[in-house]
Amino acid sequence: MTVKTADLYDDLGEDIQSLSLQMQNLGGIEAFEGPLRTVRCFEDNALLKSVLSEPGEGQVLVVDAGHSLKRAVMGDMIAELARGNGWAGVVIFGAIRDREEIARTAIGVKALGSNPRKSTKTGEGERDVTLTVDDVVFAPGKRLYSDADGILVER
Ligand SMILES: O=C([O-])CC(=O)C(=O)O
Repeated sequence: MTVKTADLYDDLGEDIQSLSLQMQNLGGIEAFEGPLRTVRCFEDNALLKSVLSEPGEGQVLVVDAGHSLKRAVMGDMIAELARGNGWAGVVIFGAIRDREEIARTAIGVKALGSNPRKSTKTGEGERDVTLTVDDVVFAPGKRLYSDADGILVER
């Protein structure tokens, strides 16, 4: 049972950050929460795949993919890998592919959209960095809450 984001906002008000960017809910689990981890990459998914290959322990991976919709940085195989490793969710400021399969995978996934074109695999990028997207600071270790209403992140 996860906390409803609107109720959490009512409790905490401006002491919690709310993402106004409208993400698409694409995973098989709509409401998810957990301590966040981060990756920054651009049209390349080797780094996020290696992070999601590690034990997730109920964490949520936040991926700053530069808002690019030109290449998908996650497909059904990586989503299934993440689910199997115990990640609660993946939030991607970028694109996924294999929407139908990911919608049937028991993990939280939010992204900006989809594109069948796959990403490159150079491994370029950074992990465990603090990301700022749409005025919301995603600092590794802070708790993220996501449901049908949106995304809240601890300050
Ligand atoms: O290999 C990729 O780039 C991602 C992908 O399609 C998958 O996870 O199934």
